[in-house]
Amino acid sequence: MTDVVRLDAVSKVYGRGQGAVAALREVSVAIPRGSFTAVMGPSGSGKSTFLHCAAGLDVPSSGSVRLGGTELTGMDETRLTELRRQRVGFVFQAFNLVPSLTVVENVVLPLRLAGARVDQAWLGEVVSRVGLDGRTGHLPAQLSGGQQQRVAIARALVTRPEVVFGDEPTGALDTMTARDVLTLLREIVDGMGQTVVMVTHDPLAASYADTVLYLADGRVVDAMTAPTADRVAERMTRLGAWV
Ligand SMILES: Nc1ncnc2c1ncn2[C@@H]1O[C@H](COP(=O)(O)OP(=O)(O)OP(=O)(O)O)[C@@H](O)[C@H]1O
Repeated sequence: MTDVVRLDAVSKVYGRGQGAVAALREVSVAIPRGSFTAVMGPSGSGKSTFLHCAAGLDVPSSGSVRLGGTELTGMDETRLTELRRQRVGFVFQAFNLVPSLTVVENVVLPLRLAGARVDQAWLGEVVSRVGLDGRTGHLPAQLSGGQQQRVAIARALVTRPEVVFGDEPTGALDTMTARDVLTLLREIVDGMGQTVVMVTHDPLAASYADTVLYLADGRVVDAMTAPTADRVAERMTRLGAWV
């Protein structure tokens, strides 16, 4: 399997001098194409910083980030924005849908922003895959939280990105709805060959991934394959995440 995302010796320091905080310290990670990765760790361990650096939303202080073979280091903000629009999908805890736009208008928004043509067949497949057939004319406020997150996932998929990043994508959902959304994320990996990288605090959410990366104090301290919720929770306890 080829790597879609590669971080080599990535460090990120916020601030300067006495107040400087090392959020990432020499992190090296390779994410294989078509895999589902969960990123866990105690609060403040660097999970969001990792996601932001990997997705080109933030610039590392040192080290290299590659997305599908493209080196992000040294790119200016215009090129990074273009790269994010075309090659990266995002799913956030708060869904981030535009309230005045219908489901289908929200889904195609990244294409409109990029001035790209809408491939109607692909749009139909994406909407159907996420289970929103029959809802395309609704406004976000007319949908449940789980349905709104499905719209966000469809929006993330519509550009055929190389990787979809999730920042606590099930954090705002009840347990049953979260399971449905996690099953959907699993399906887009297994059925569409998509690559998904998700930050989560929830061991059950992490158990849907192929690999769980553990961050502590800005470093990757462990990786677990074939995770179960119990093993993930046990590992997190040993990291001191819940004490
Ligand atoms: N913009 C910033 N300016 C200064 N320090 C920051 C900034 N962003 C993050 N940090 C610091 O970097 C460290 C890592 O933060 P980060 O948000 O990546 O952790 P996290 O694991 O995602 O935490 P949480 O689980 O609480 O969301 C923390 O000590 C945080 O206070």
